[in-house]
Amino acid sequence: MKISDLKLPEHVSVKSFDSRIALTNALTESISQQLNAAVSAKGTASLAVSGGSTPVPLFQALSKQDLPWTHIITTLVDDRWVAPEHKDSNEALVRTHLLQNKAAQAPFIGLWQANTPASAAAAHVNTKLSAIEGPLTTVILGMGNDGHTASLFPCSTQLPLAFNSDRDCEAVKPTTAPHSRMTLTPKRLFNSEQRILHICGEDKLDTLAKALEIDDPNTMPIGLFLRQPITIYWAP
Ligand SMILES: O=C(O)[C@H](O)[C@@H](O)[C@H](O)[C@H](O)COP(=O)(O)O
Repeated sequence: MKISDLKLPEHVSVKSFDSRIALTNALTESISQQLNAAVSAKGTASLAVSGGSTPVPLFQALSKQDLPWTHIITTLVDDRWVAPEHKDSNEALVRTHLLQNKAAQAPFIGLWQANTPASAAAAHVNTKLSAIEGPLTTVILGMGNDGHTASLFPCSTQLPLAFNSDRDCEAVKPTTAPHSRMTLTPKRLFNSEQRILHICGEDKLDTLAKALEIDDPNTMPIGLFLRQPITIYWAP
């Protein structure tokens, strides 16, 4: 499958690259411009990032950008319910690769809280997230090959709750992936200026093709995000 074979709606833009390095450079440039413009216009910007393996080179490149980081609130689109010392923690990933170098000064809102199950912590994490007023400047989504994005997993019984939630985040428990999670809700993710789907590898094209064909977000949650404007950044 080639990316040009995907039958994408007009509101979905595609930026396809020959290499992951070229993708990282272009995406770093685009996000930097967006964040700079938001800080110039409003005095503040926000960046919500995914975990997983794909964004690590992007985080490293972004961290070296000369941006007004003290005015750029960073957060996660989801985290696994483990302490930041745990190898599976997305907060740890962000602290290790993004909140370094010039970005070390960026304020960060984590989604994890100690000594509480995720379900009991959701209200408190919602309150923390309310520090980000108005639309998120930039949201970077990833995608798993079961069609999940953020921690909106098709297998989780909390998916309808998260889909219909008026809150910024909800606790979910996937059955096909480890750990309870805290995920931003579609309501919060759609309240954003720039949404990016950052994916690499041929297998992710097959997943996208399936999501477009099925067109049922309950089966392939990424499908929900293909119904609104989004830019796909892809490299082999
Ligand atoms: O916490 C997470 O796991 C993510 O935020 C998740 O939604 C991720 O983006 C996809 O699973 C893709 O992961 P890869 O980049 O590792 O393929």
